[in-house]
Amino acid sequence: MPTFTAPTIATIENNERRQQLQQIIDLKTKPRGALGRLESLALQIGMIQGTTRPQIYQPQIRVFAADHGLTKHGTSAYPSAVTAQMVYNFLQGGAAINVFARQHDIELKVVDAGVDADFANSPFKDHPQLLDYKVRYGSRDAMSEPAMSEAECIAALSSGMEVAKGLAGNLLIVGEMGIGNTSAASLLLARLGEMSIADCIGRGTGLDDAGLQHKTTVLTQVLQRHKNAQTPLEVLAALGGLEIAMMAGALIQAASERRILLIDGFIASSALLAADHLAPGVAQYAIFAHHSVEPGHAHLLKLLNAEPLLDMGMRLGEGSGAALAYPLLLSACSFINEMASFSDAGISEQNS
Ligand SMILES: O=C(O)c1ccc[n+]([C@@H]2O[C@H](COP(=O)([O-])O)[C@@H](O)[C@H]2O)c1
Ligand SMILES: Cc1cc2nc[nH]c2cc1C
Repeated sequence: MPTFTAPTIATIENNERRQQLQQIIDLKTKPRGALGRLESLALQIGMIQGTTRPQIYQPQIRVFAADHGLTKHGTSAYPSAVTAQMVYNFLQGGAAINVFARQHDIELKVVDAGVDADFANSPFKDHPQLLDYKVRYGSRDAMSEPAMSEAECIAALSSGMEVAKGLAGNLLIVGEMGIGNTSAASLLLARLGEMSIADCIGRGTGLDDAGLQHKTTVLTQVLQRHKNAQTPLEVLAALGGLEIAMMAGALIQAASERRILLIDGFIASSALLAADHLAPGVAQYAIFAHHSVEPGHAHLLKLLNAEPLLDMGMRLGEGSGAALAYPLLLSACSFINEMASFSDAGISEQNS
């Protein structure tokens, strides 16, 4: 039986440091709490990094791409071929994530986790931004068998860990591209979160009402087909996807190295959920960038007790929402390191 042994994840909790950070924040020259969400953000970054002087440097984005066997049942508004086409777009610098990564100077690489296309025989085969970790040409059809065998799932998790191992910088964004992957994310949420599939499902790239109804029927059958998948590894293998498993591995590795995990939308959050089940404690390192329009995301955020930074009405994936939220993390570090305290500035503190 193949097994996956996750590394131990250190706790970020330390009462003394939490109090020190809170006091530094409270003594800055502003009414107490007046920087709102930026204050709890600075505190969390300080706790993750184990310091009262948090800093972010050399942020990295890895976009994991793969196809999904289940799409043959009509679960997406777009054809699977778009996954490979978008990989070419990433490599030519034309996708939303390329634009935002350039804007914020975030290094971007694309990981072939299992796209149904042969990049090795394409003009992009030696592209410096393309990392080849293809496990297979798309996941299996989860209607009739597990989306991945356990060995394939472990291979994807291990490759994800390798991608994130010893990365430059101290912040990781995992993005994804995979036609059909909202289905995998919904299935993972339904099983790991013990929720009704109807609450986990949405239109993804833009299904109409009939499409949404059909997707609900298909996913209900898939859950029934894999009712015996219960351990985190069994669930991820049966219901997940190659890019989601690889993202989970990358998140586990980055958390074990105490990096900030800046989490994008619904699919990235489902990878985090799987990662936290496989390696308890990973979620402590997560900062949730935005609230995706995909309806399951609200439930997933609640399950993870997460308060995302932005609500932009987005549902793109690629890591795009995380790239947009990134400068807020820089501002959180800047204020805690650079703002004057009341005593520095000779300003009177609050009376009581
Ligand atoms: O991240 C999100 O919140 C999100 C929500 C809806 C769709 N997506 C993107 O759309 C694709 C999946 O949608 P679908 O309809 O093909 O399952 C995939 O490439 C994702 O990056 C992403
Ligand atoms: C065009 C397109 C771009 C995407 N980027 C992430 N998911 C996507 C899905 C589609 C369809």
